[in-house]
Amino acid sequence: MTDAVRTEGLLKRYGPQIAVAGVDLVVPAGSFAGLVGPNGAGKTTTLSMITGLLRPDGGSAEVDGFHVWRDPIAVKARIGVLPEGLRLFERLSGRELLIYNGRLRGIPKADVEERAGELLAVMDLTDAADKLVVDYSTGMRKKIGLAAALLHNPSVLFLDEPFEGVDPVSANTLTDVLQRFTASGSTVIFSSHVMELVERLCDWVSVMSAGHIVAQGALADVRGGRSLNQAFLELVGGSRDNGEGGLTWLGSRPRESQ
Ligand SMILES: Nc1ncnc2c1ncn2[C@@H]1O[C@H](COP(=O)(O)OP(=O)(O)OP(=O)(O)O)[C@@H](O)[C@H]1O
Repeated sequence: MTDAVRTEGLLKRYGPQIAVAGVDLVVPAGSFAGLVGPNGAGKTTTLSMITGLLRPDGGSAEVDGFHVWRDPIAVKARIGVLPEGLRLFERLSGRELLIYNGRLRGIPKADVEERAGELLAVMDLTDAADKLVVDYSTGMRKKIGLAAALLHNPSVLFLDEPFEGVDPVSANTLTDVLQRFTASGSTVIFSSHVMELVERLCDWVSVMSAGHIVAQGALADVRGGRSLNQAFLELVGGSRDNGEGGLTWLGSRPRESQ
């Protein structure tokens, strides 16, 4: 079976800094995959290059066997994206936003309306469907963003920190929808810092550190008998100097004068 995502030597520089240093990311089709790594590891930059939002300085990326930069239309037809800091059309209502997105994707109006209604119901947004997006909360924005990314039934869904700022009830809703999506053979790739969540949801994990993939494979192989959190800390060097020698001033108070 074709991999859902395959990159070879993917590279991005920002001036003298190498943000992504030749990444070979592989995600088998049908996976619920987690992309994890410390702040600044290069996760967002990698996802942006794979989804055609940022041009790489080197290497290649394929989605469902289609080259992202040579065949962008085939790739864009197959992917759904919930990017970091998603910008939405704020002056549309949630329902209008979904219908507009669906029409842009070329889905017939009656089908878009039906799908939009179902997605709003599943995301628990029916009561807010006619409210302007500008008035949505952080969690509601994530949910309407995910609904927009699912509307055209993509085969691969990319989510950058989908659970950040989302309350546990909404996180549960998002999780249910994503599990239904992968159960039907589609692929989800999401970046996260929350190891417990990745461990609970994912069957495939790629670990990035300082622009490199430092481990990748089935969850059980990457964990290697440890918790994912422990494996992560060992892989990215979390036990290195934690600055215990500094910060002597922190928490110290001058003695009260006698
Ligand atoms: N537009 C930019 N200009 C300059 N440097 C950038 C730019 N975008 C990202 N970087 C740098 O590239 C590196 C990788 O950033 P990236 O956002 O991909 O990391 P990340 O793994 O997604 O981090 P986080 O978990 O904090 O979101 C960082 O050092 C960051 O400072």
